[in-house]
Amino acid sequence: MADQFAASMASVEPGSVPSLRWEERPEGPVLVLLDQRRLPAEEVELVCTDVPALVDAIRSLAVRGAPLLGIAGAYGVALAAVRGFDVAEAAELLAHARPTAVNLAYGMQRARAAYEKALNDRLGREQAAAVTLAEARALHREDAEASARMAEHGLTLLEELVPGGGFRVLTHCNTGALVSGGEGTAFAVAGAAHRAGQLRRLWVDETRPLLQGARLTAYEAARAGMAYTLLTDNAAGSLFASGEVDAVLIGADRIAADGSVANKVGSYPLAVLARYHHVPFVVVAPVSTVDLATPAGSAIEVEQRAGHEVTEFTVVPPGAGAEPGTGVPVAPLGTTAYNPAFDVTPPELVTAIVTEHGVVSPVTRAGLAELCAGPQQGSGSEPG
Ligand SMILES: CSC[C@H]1O[C@H](OP(=O)(O)O)[C@H](O)[C@@H]1O
Repeated sequence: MADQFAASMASVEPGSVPSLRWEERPEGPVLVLLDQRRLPAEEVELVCTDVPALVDAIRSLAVRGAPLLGIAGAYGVALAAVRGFDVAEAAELLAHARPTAVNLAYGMQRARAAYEKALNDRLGREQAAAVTLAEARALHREDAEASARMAEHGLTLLEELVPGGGFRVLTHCNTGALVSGGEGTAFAVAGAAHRAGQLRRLWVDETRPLLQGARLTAYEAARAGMAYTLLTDNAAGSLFASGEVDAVLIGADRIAADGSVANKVGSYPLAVLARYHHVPFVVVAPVSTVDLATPAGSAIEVEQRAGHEVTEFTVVPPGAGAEPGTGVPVAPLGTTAYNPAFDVTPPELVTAIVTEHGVVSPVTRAGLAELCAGPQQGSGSEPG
């Protein structure tokens, strides 16, 4: 068992997911998370030895972003299996940590199914745990491969949509390596354009209230050497009106079967602005974010978060998403706040959805289902 477990540990280089890694320690395996609430001021690591600690990290957005939540969900089940915790209980805790990003439930369920199949195949619990960890690692690698494919397909699409290159791209929230096994989703497309000398400007929405854009996308764009400019969410309208945006690139947390896209709040207004100003609005997400079991956008559960994230500034340490009262009040005490974490963009406002299997445009129910079934012919994607 030990050598099999060690072998499963060796399959992915440590640190290949900068924001999350599995680590073997004398006291047993742990999940090491880069605390995204503390970025960009501090690179602080959180060590999770059990699933409740991981659930707390997910709920407080110490670890966040749809694809990474899927990876975390899978490793969380593996952590429970290897440490001998109740796997079914751990899976349920993870499934209910955050409701909107389908990837979390997908990753958790994939690992849980691997564990339960191993037990049904009469493997011992230790061997079943090793199989579960191997499944989490496989999901982790697949996400990295998907990220590379999305970057390729997304860059090709941009070249078609914006002839002449020199793209001025507006993005919202954070969709880079911090949320992925690879370079991310929408940000990975911007990175590919940058490396090809085609990214003239990356416009970065600050993304209130937790400022994923100002804190995390700016952090990643700076590290990549991109020409980027931060703007308040409210300034996006005048930027479109000035003709300074060639395309919008955003991620997704759940894509319903009709092509409706749930993404960070503020995405829907960008889609309306893009339509009004005849600018392509492109969603970049792995097929693991498409949820064909959710028929339409109206059926997507949108996470409602605590009002103090709006009424207090909490982005300085102890970090975004901190407990109520630990931030700097900006509204009178007792102020109630409307704080949906996401909004839903209808398919008719989406120019294209880019996945590792290829691109669907226009976005239709049939086109999306076909894309989920496997790589488009000539899309260059490996079998998913
Ligand atoms: C490409 S997944 C990143 C996705 O997740 C973000 O939400 P959160 O920061 O609350 O996890 C946002 O919707 C991004 O588009």
